[in-house]
Amino acid sequence: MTDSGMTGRALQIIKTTDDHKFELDEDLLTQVLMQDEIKDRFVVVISVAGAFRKGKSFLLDFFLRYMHSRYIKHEITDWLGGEDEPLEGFSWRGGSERDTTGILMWSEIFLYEKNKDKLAIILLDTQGAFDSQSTVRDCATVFALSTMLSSVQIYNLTQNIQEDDLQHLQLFTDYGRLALADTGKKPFQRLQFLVRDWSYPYEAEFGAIGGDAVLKRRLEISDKQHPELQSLRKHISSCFSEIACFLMPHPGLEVATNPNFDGRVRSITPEFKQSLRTLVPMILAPDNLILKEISGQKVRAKELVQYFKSYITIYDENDMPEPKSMLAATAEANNLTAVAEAKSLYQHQMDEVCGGTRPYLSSGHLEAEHLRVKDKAIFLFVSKRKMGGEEFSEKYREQLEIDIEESFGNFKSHNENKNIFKAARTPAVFLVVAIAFYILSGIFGLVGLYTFANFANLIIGVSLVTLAMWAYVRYSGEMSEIGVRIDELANVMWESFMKPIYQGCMEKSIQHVATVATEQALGGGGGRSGSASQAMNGKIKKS
Ligand SMILES: Nc1nc2c(ncn2[C@@H]2O[C@H](COP(=O)(O)OP(=O)(O)OP(=O)(O)O)[C@@H](O)[C@H]2O)c(=O)[nH]1
Ligand SMILES: [Mg+2]
Repeated sequence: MTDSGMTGRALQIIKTTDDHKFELDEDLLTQVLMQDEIKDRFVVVISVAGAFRKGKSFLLDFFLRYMHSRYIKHEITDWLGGEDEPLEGFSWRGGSERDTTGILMWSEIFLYEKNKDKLAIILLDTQGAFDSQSTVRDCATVFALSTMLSSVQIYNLTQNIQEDDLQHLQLFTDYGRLALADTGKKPFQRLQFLVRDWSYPYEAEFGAIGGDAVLKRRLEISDKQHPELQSLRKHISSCFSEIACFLMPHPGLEVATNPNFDGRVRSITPEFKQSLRTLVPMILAPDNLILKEISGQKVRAKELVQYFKSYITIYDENDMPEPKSMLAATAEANNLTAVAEAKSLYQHQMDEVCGGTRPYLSSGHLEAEHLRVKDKAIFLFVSKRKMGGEEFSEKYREQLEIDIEESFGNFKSHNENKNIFKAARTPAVFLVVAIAFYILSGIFGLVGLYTFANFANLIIGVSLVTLAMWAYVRYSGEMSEIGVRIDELANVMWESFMKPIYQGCMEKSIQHVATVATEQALGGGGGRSGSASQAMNGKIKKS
């Protein structure tokens, strides 16, 4: 039995919590990577990622068999294992429900010395993407984390490399790239596409050569392609320093459909076994090991602990954008365009009503225009075709209303500024002061109170100088700070002296007009008290 010496186990170093967060088990990770004979070694990290239920963990268990034979027993003639030996290691199983969650690390770290570099080889198994319990963000995070932390990321696919596989790869790697500082270099190392159950060996043979032919066709960029397809391809190529592809045959119906299949090699088709014999050493043989590098620097095991910690905190922070499903992203884009169009309609039509070149409007009139144009804008938003449905666009509609009200606020204050009487308040206040004191000065002069008269003259002078200063500021646009102070002073004088006096006078005169009007209405006869009592009783008494 090849794996009788298998002593390791899968360690869940990254856990998912119920509220879709990721937690790093730092103690576990430190226990493994900080061991004396490991911590100073450079690491090689092999990870397998992709959609759920596609045989990732199953494949990794063959990786483990090879690792044991090659790096522990140093005997690789029969690494694939006995015919009837059950496949063990990372947990794998049949069925349609997801199995692996979070990110798992094999507890045994395999050691090797290559060109005087002491190496530690680490295997990672990851949670499958697109199961029904994970959000897009969960899938993107697992994929991004494992890509950032590995030197070889195996992207496990079935049957073919489809455009949506590439789109997801783009989304996930971009989510990874976001978390990294931009060094101008390609952020990730080797990407190994692995196509399982490839059924067209007559088009492209199984293995690396056929794989690279298919990959080349899929990643080809031509001028005839739509820019969207071109940019996707450029993005993928710009993220990985090396990209390869391997086509695997189907492992046989026993593997795919028998619920009691325990992984024994006997039940696996010869082609699949043959492909394993090529694939596994292609990735794990000493000559093919790729050291993990971050920004061009080889990474030691003890540093990897630190990288795990800092990457997971980045994804925990709230300033990371939320990767969205295609529908949600499209619907959001649709709604945002509709909001922008509606806002610009409002802005444009209000500009016509009360823009910079238009005269002052009464506030009632302005309000009416605002309501009319706002209705139009909201109608435009509602009638635009948008993906995502009513409920989804409701919050954008609310935001639109808030934005419109805000820009109405601007229009209103702009309009107020155009009110000539408001603008004329400052000169009016100082003129009134000057005139009032001119009269006072005359009166004081007449009665011989010359000290008071001179004082009044002084105030006239100050008022006129202030007025001239204000006019200069307004005209030249310079020393606006002084202009603001003068306006403030005028406002204070208006609010605390003139307005109360003015309002007092207005009230008096209104009262006067009112009493005169009542008296006239009652015919004026019989004296004031008499007519009042008559009015109160509601009938006319005979006197
Ligand atoms: N068709 C097919 N089935 C396979 C292949 N390899 C493994 N399987 C079967 O696929 C099923 C799932 O295997 P796992 O290794 O648990 O799959 P997984 O991708 O790790 O699944 P999750 O952990 O849920 O993401 C098992 O029944 C395997 O026997 C393959 O190459 N082709
Ligand atoms: Mg699994």
